[in-house]
Amino acid sequence: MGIIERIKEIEAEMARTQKNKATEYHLGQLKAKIAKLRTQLLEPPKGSSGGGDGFEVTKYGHGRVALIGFPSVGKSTLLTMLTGTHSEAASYEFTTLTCIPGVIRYNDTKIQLLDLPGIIEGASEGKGRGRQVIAVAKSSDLVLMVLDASKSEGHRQILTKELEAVGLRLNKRPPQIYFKKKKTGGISFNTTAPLTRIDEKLCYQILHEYKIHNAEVLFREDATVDDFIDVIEGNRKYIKCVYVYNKIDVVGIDDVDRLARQPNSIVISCNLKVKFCCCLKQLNLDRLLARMWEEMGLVRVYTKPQGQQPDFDEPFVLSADRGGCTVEDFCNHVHKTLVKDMKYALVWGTSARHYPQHCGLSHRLEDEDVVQIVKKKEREEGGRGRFKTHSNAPARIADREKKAPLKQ
Ligand SMILES: Nc1nc2c(ncn2[C@@H]2O[C@H](COP(=O)(O)OP(=O)(O)OP(=O)(O)O)[C@@H](O)[C@H]2O)c(=O)[nH]1
Ligand SMILES: [K+]
Ligand SMILES: [Mg+2]
Repeated sequence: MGIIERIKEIEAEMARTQKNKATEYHLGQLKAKIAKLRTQLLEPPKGSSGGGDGFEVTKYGHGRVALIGFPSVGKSTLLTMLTGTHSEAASYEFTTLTCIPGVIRYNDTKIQLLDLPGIIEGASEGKGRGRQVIAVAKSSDLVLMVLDASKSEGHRQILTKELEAVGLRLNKRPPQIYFKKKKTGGISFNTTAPLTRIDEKLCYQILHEYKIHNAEVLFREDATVDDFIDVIEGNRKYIKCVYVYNKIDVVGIDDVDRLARQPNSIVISCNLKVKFCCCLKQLNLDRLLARMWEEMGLVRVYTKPQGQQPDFDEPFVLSADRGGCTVEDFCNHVHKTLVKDMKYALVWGTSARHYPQHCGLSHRLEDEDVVQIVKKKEREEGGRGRFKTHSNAPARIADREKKAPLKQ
């Protein structure tokens, strides 16, 4: 029997089993069995190098966003509109057969947007090109799940399940469980929060299923069986996802209103144009861009050479998910020896309590901060007090100050 058939069999057994206190342990064990099989399914077939037939596209820019969805929901139309890169769009399903990259330039940053073939139910088990498509989603910083507003609302659930089946966790944070395998010493089990959804015995059973007999386990929150399995498997990827309901031009206003209120959702139309200032724009694409940028959590940092105005032309772009946002991360971005040479950093912007703030390597920078690195041999900038943003610095810095007043 193949792996997929075995998963199906266990799923059927779980569906047959009534959920109650007596079956809790058995169900937990079955969940662990499925998780193990799914991990096996993800391993490259023996004898292959592990890649080759995927949609490998070189990473570019400050972040990567993947368009995931059923066929013909408008992914390619959206890519063409947002990036200007043409991706064939047509009314028949599976128009797109490979990965098409485009670039969005937004707020002085470059974001790689990837158009992908449509996926269907069963994608995680290899239907269509589902596995390759999901692998690309896994490599991205944000997933835009494109949905057809006129189609079944169940699509959102089906696709989320497909992505979860291969270890993607959308809009979740990693469970607060410390887990470390040991060579000897048995299982040490501790909690710092009351557990209502899993107990010590069930944890032991799951560890037994994984043939783990020595480990340290510490629950820091009221986690579930699935959370515990995720932590043992250790290969989960936690990614943000925005659900994009396209084609709202073909549904009624009540439906639009309902969809727009779903969590993490935005409604758009690539066909319908609305008047925006003096020109016509596709409905809500500007909001989609703003939302996408916000979700990516990019942090633009402008450098200021000593005694000169900051360089507002090209920011260094940091991200909490990719490498971090501290002064140290910033230094590593600029030059590999800078951390060693730095005496302290002068910081202007929303992360600074006063202007300029003297900061060390661990200071967390925020979007649009201005930073001057003072090296060990250099003298400090003359004159303290506020950094003069009214002279020839861009108006948006002043604007930003108005919106986010300085922390006292
Ligand atoms: N009414 C309406 N039609 C749209 C909208 N956006 C795209 N379409 C149409 O939907 C059809 C499918 O668009 P595509 O961009 O090819 O969809 P896709 O998701 O890339 O499809 P596959 O590559 O086959 O998975 C085309 O006929 C588009 O013109 C929209 O906002 N409203
Ligand atoms: K299509
Ligand atoms: Mg397409």
